[in-house]
Amino acid sequence: MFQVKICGVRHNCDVQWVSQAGGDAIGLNFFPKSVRYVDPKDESTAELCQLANEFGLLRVGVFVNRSAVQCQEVAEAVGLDVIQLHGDESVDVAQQLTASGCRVVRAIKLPLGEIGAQAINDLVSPWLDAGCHLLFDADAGAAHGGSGKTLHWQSLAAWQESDGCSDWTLAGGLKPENIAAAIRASGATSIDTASGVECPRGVKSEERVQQFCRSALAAWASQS
Ligand SMILES: O=C(O)c1ccccc1N[C@@H]1O[C@H](COP(=O)(O)O)[C@@H](O)[C@H]1O
Repeated sequence: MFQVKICGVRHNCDVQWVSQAGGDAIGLNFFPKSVRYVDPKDESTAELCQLANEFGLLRVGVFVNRSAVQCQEVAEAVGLDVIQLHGDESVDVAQQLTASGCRVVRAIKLPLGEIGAQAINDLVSPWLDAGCHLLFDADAGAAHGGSGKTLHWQSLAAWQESDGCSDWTLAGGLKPENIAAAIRASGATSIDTASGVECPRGVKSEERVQQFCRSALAAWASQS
């Protein structure tokens, strides 16, 4: 799907920084309660997508508790490649989207702390059956995402080992200071961050985006 996604971009310079740093995807947040919200009706949102497309970046729209039709309307209006379901959506919503040809990322919100492979399997299997790509995030309660909380990375490595599913994304509290350790401990080959590359909260930092991508790419290179 993607290797490095920087989520919650709001300005043209954010998109430029992701591209320059070696990221390959951006996330646009359509959850109105998020500090990273962008209005799908603003011309500037479609412009962000246009610019990302020119840079060859995958454009992912983050939605919370919207219907399949609402997600598709926004995707068409602003120009998205992928729909990320990050709320309490039913599997039906994902099925409707994948059946109509949309690429869907499903956020699986795991409790903090160690979690067994079977428990992860139970959570993910309906979404895999619906044709979704999995993204693991820490449960952020009513905020739904962007909490900066980290997962028990070794649990994901153990699940991957037992289940054999290798095409998934790690999220939750990833930042320049911990991304190399997170990659090593989890075995993730795809990562996503929002708050970890900001300073102050809600404002992307060029330096932190660069440090994050550099550390991640170096961690993968040292594994191969
Ligand atoms: O970023 C948000 O504000 C947000 C709000 C609601 C749903 C999802 C959101 N973002 C997603 O959450 C993950 C983890 O965020 P963080 O790195 O811990 O800050 C992020 O990668 C987005 O995909």
